[in-house]
Amino acid sequence: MLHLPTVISLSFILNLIIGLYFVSIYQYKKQTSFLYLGLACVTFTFAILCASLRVIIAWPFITHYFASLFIIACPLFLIMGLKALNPLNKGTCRQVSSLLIVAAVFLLAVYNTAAEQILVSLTVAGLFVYASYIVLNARFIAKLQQRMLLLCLLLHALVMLIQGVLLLLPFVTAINFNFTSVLQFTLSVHLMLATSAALLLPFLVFANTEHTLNSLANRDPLTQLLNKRGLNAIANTLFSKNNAEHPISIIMVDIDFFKRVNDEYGHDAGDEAIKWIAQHIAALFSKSAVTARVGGEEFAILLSHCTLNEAQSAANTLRKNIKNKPFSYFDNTICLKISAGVACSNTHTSSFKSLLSAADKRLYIAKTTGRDKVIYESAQNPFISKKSVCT
Ligand SMILES: Nc1nc2c(ncn2[C@@H]2O[C@H](COP(=O)(O)OP(=O)(O)OP(=O)(O)O)[C@@H](O)[C@H]2O)c(=O)[nH]1
Repeated sequence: MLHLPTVISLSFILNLIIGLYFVSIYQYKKQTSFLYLGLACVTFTFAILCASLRVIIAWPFITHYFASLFIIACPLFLIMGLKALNPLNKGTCRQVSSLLIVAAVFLLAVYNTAAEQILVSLTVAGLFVYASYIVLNARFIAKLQQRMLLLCLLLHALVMLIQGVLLLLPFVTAINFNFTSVLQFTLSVHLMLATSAALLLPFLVFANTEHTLNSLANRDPLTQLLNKRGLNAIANTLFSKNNAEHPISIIMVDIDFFKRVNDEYGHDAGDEAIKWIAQHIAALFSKSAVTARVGGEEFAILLSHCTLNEAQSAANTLRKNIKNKPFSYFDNTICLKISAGVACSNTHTSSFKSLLSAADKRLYIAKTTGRDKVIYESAQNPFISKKSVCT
């Protein structure tokens, strides 16, 4: 049998530490999810404290009424904290405070009666089912911890439901059985599950925060394509895993005479034109291609398992798509054109850096020999052979 005082003490200490930890992070991050998750843990310690005082004082208003209120407040704050992790969720604060007020009134009505504990157990069971639903639908990046938290919450709901049913049984049936030891066991399990959930929360929250920061650092905010940093990270991993048998190609794209777009139609029109080109790139290349905006009006498309011929053909399709479909900006029709340089990995270009440099050189040739073309072969002479120019 579990030693209840030990379980109570451990639960109290761990929830208090985690709760204060979250609240202290809120102090400098000002992110409400941290405050609510902290409050969830701290209210649980208040519940433990109030309920434990039953052995030394006979003030049911504190040891029962407040203990019950804190037990209900804990999953409510947890729900608020989980919801606040998604910035699109709004309005939970008012809903939760209304629910707390309703709970406070109801608890007062059943204050110090057997119905109080039954009501608390069933309400908490329902709240944990709802919290599980939020965790299930949240896009946590730490999948293992997400599943563990889900398991904790569902088990918790089940334990509270069993506790509520056991407390209800003597009133609705003729069963005359002493459930004290079973109830003590459910209490221990309740405390351990609440503590396990509290221990999992920091892992989940920080894995998500780190993932968000990483994607912010690796994405271009205007086009949502990768930026140079993001491209380098993925490309270097791709090259380190790739064996020489599989060709990797890169297409470097630059918008022709883009300065004129800015000068004639304004910087906002320029921004929209960059987004429009990025949409063409995203639409033409499958999800397996790595697409990035690597400079002001320069893009890179990295294609694994793609030969030089396949890459130049794709680059040429992109060039024609952009050229043949003018870009509309309010009442203006702007004809955009691109130049591209294509390179493919081989025995001479086995690193991403050298591949990039080869494609860059070809892009330069495209720019200096008339623009609106795709160059995919290097030439000693900048006035390259016709064969390698696709117009
Ligand atoms: N609107 C907008 N303009 C940008 C952005 N980044 C770079 N530019 C502009 O892109 C233009 C690039 O000009 P250039 O490098 O001279 O090249 P270009 O006019 O496209 O000529 P070629 O590349 O030689 O065909 C500059 O005017 C930059 O101000 C951006 O994010 N938004």
